[in-house]
Amino acid sequence: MADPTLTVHSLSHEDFERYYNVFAASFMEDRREHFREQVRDVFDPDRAHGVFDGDELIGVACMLSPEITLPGRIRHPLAAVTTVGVQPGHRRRGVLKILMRAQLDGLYESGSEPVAALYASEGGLYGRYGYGVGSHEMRLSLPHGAPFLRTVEIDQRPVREVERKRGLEFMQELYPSVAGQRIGWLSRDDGAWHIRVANDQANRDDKGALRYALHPDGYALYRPKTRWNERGPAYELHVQEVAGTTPQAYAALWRYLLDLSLVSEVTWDKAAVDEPVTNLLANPRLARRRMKDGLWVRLVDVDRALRARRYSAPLDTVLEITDDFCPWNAGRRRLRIGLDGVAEVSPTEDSAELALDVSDLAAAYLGDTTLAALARAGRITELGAGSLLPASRAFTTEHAPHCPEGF
Ligand SMILES: CC(=O)SCCNC(=O)CCNC(=O)[C@H](O)C(C)(C)COP(=O)(O)OP(=O)(O)OC[C@H]1O[C@@H](n2cnc3c(N)ncnc32)[C@H](O)[C@@H]1OP(=O)(O)O
Repeated sequence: MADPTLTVHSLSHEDFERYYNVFAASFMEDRREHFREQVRDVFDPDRAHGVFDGDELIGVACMLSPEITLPGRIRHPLAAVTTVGVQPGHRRRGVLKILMRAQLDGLYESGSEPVAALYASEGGLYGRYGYGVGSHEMRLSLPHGAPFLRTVEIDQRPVREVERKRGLEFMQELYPSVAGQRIGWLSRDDGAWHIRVANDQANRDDKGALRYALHPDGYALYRPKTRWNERGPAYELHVQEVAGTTPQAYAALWRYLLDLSLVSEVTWDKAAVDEPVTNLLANPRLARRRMKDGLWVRLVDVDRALRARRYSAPLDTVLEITDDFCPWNAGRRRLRIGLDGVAEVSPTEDSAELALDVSDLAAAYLGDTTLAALARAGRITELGAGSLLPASRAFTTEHAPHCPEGF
């Protein structure tokens, strides 16, 4: 039962300070005053909800409005859920649930984005609202000088370090063509870029300022961390993003990072799980990898979401979908995919071939976890003999989904 003393409604520009203060209090965050301005830049009151106990604002959540690249290289609007927080002292009263209810009902009823995504502060929070792990990411560490295979082609045009203004301009120009080809990458407006290249001390622990290494067909964004030991320099390079429009430019940028003097280790905390550099190495064991969940995805409107992406193989099947939190999605759907990879989705009374939860569809939606893997875990039931593998194949994608930034 919802607490009757609590109300929820969307916010106004005047609420920003209160909104930010609740968010900051919920993360016990008091160092990052500059962050207030960054959040203000992207704050959209129409997309922000507040939960009130009387007049007191005690819980907040907001949604950003980027585009995401879906399988088939489709750019599509995304409800990017962010700054979710509940004032300490008001926890476990159902405030998060009220916020999730308001967001998902609102998106569905207004017919806006059929897909939502977020980064979860804790992994046990969002499954109950029908979110599934839509992408994974990898902490990838490579030692200085790690050699490439002899066959690797490197674009020999030089990589140059430039100052921030030029680096940012270059990235902003190149980024859309890269992001449009990478499943899970988001569009960035000025506010998003501002956050991406924020350089304040609190944001970077004890690492140095962001550095911009440009190649004519790509860029690397990274921070050095100076470190010395009894053998000499042992700097760490912390990569924030590497992008190339050709494999040869991408290889050139990684070669540059791996060969920088003073450096002992190059680490990217949010690399793709199939980051191509791992396939360039002469000794693949040199790549140290640690996986974690990345984007959590919610199919707000299953029918529209399933139609939005493209698929890898034709299919004609019937799904029995459960969705406890958004009952409008529950029921039986025929999913018909043509040779062009385009899906038709319609309600049906025909017998179901696969039974699955909306969070399972979310896990497969960007091509991260296969339906077959979920079935092996017992999360999907094959009701029609032989129906699992064709469906699983249709959902697979050209590469693993990846989102290089947090929000
Ligand atoms: C997208 C993002 O921004 S992620 C950031 C989320 N924010 C934070 O982590 C900031 C610090 N934490 C908080 O502000 C709060 O503890 C929140 C937002 C995580 C939870 O808010 P609450 O209002 O206490 O949650 P609420 O009472 O609605 O609980 C909802 C459910 O989640 C469960 N839950 C709450 N906190 C947690 C947790 N930390 N881990 C696992 N389950 C949790 C509750 O038991 C409840 O489960 P039920 O529905 O099965 O009974």
